[in-house]
Amino acid sequence: MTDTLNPLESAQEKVRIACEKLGTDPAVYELLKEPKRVIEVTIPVKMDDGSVKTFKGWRSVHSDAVGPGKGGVRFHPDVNMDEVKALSLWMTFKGGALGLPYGGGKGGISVDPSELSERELEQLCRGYIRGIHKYLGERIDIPAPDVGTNGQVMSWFMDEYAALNGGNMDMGTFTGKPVAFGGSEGRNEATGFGVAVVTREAAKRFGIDISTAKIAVQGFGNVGSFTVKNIERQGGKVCAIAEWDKKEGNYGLYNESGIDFKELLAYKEANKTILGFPGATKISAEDFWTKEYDILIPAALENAITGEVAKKLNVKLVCEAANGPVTPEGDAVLAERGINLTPDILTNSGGVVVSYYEWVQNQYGYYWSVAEVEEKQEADMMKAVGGVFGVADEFNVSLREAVYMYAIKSIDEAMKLRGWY
Ligand SMILES: NC(=O)C1=CN([C@@H]2O[C@H](COP(=O)(O)OP(=O)(O)OC[C@H]3O[C@@H](n4cnc5c(N)ncnc54)[C@H](O)[C@@H]3O)[C@@H](O)[C@H]2O)C=CC1
Ligand SMILES: O=C(O)CCC(=O)C(=O)O
Repeated sequence: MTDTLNPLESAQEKVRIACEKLGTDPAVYELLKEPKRVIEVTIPVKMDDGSVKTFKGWRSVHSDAVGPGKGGVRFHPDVNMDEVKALSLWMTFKGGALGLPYGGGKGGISVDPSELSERELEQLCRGYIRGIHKYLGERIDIPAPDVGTNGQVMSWFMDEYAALNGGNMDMGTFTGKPVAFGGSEGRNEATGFGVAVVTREAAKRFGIDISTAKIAVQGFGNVGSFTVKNIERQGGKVCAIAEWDKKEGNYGLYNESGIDFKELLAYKEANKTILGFPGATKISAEDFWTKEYDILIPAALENAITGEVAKKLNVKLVCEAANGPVTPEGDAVLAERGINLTPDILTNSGGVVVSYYEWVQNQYGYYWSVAEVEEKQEADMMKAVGGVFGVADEFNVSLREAVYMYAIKSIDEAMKLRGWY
């Protein structure tokens, strides 16, 4: 069995199946199978050694049927146009599932940010915005962080955007900014917070007791680390974490009685890696995938769980915190083996939910406390979880199929109202 590793093909297939199950007008799939626009830019950067290097970047708006494009920007050496298109398609459906007033967008630059100096990285960020700024705006397309980007990157984006637009400080043009520069309390942790909410609800649905469950997380970046923190906050424990290191490759950490989040974070901050953490035993990547857990949470990149990996998993539930971590073949094997799954566009929607709150707060100029943000986020996500579980029960479909079916209704309605078909 060969895995479908092109994320665009895999994303399109999910939309096609949802349209088929719902019996939508053929125009709906036709309008949603490809992004509305994709911009490609070549960004020149004067490097610290005096040479000039160019980098390829993209920004895709998949749909603006419901509202402006919305979604993160990824800095990673493997970023390519098809990946950016797929990620923007997933954003359309994530926004739809959560009832947000947005379409889907995503951007990326093919670069390893760890190989650039801070000055080079800033120049790259400013060059990217110079290339795409005419297509950005609070009501046009709103970037945010994703893999390899953070609040500092959003701050450079915002500063360059303002400089190019006569000092325009429409702060809602970018979300995921630091709190000191128009960000929202709770945004940095929001995706992991939401993953923990969905994991808890799925555990209830599938009869797993979260307080005694053995949980494993792949990736200890923004999403993975705050997932571990929030699972601990709700009384659960993570006993295995997988990471990747340039020299070491893939590896895992394991501690049967639970890996302490605070200690691990402090170790990472001091050492810039979790490799060598004394509170757990180092295990191989193979051992990470084959050990017995109740819940497995992939929170790194696409295509982590292929058909082959899915065959050797020893778990009851997979909660997709990353975008597209399970290939269609992986999905089929999980289903055959009776392993339940919560889909990415529901599980990791907490980031864009709190990005929405940031955008709202920016326009009001009135800011909420972290407790208010978490309360609203939990309520909004619980509504989506209830809606998706309801569709799954009503149509007797998987949660993956259910989330696309649930999301597509409002997008379809908006496209029809706008006279697109
Ligand atoms: N940052 C956000 O708000 C959101 C992110 N996501 C998705 O979550 C995933 C992770 O994103 P972030 O945490 O923001 O990125 P990040 O760059 O902060 O962290 C990614 C982590 O995964 C690790 N990693 C990479 N390859 C790995 C492998 N093969 N095995 C184990 N670890 C590996 C990296 O070393 C890094 O620590 C991505 O799929 C992203 O699109 C989804 C929703 C929102
Ligand atoms: O916060 C956002 O706007 C989007 C985050 C993101 O890129 C994602 O959910 O995949």
